[in-house]
Amino acid sequence: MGGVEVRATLLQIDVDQKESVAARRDRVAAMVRAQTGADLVVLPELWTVGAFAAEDFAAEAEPADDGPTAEAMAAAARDARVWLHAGSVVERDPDGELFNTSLLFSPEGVLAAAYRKIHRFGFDQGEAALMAAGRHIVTARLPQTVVGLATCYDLRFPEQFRLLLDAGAQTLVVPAGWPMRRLAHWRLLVRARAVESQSYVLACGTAGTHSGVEQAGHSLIVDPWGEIVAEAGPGEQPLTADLDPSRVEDTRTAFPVLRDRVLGLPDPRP
Ligand SMILES: O=C(O)CCC(=O)C(=O)O
Repeated sequence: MGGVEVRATLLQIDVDQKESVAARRDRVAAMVRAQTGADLVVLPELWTVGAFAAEDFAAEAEPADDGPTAEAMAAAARDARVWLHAGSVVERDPDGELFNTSLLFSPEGVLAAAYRKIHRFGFDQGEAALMAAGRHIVTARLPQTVVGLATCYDLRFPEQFRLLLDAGAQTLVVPAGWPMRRLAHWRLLVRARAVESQSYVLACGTAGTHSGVEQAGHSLIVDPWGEIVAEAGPGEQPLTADLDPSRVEDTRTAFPVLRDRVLGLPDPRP
């Protein structure tokens, strides 16, 4: 028998530098407000400034809890009465350090969780040069499911997802700004994280081209068996699916690979 469903809507936003950050923030807030009836709304990584617009990170950096994006998203979540994973912002902390920080708001507009991206992309350039690394695994309990937070490049590091699993995650929420050039990796890695974690994965990317990097779009909702429930095209669009949280435990019980994990593998040294 199915559990209480979660209506999830991913908003795949077109990030175009011809539109100002303030205008995009207003436009996205209106889109979130229109999502009444959803349980959980998800936005992409750095949809305000653009994940590859490193030259603008410092100018657009803001506090995670009461910056312009946090305030606009808290109000939009409250007005729509939805849980809102507001994607990520360039956070400037009180010491002046920058982080790529994802924000989760409750339907009351309260900041319920903040996750600082652990694996920074850029191989010593861009984000990897300008931002500090997060150090904490973050999960949050929603009424119907426990969400585990990760961001874009984190998808390439399965050890982080094992830690999320051990922290109780059942639905993995991954905002991204993934390039079109590596679309095949995106589709493969999102499904791999779902299969190995036996969890739902909600992976929300951006559309359009910014800073010369064409974005993949193709946001994905994948079930705990690794099947694609819904997939976006390359352009701006919402992507909605109804998740059945009981499928997570059902999958883990029916095909109990997680029970067979060997924790503390033998020491390989002779
Ligand atoms: O790993 C990749 O190919 C893309 C990662 C990325 O674009 C990011 O983390 O912002």
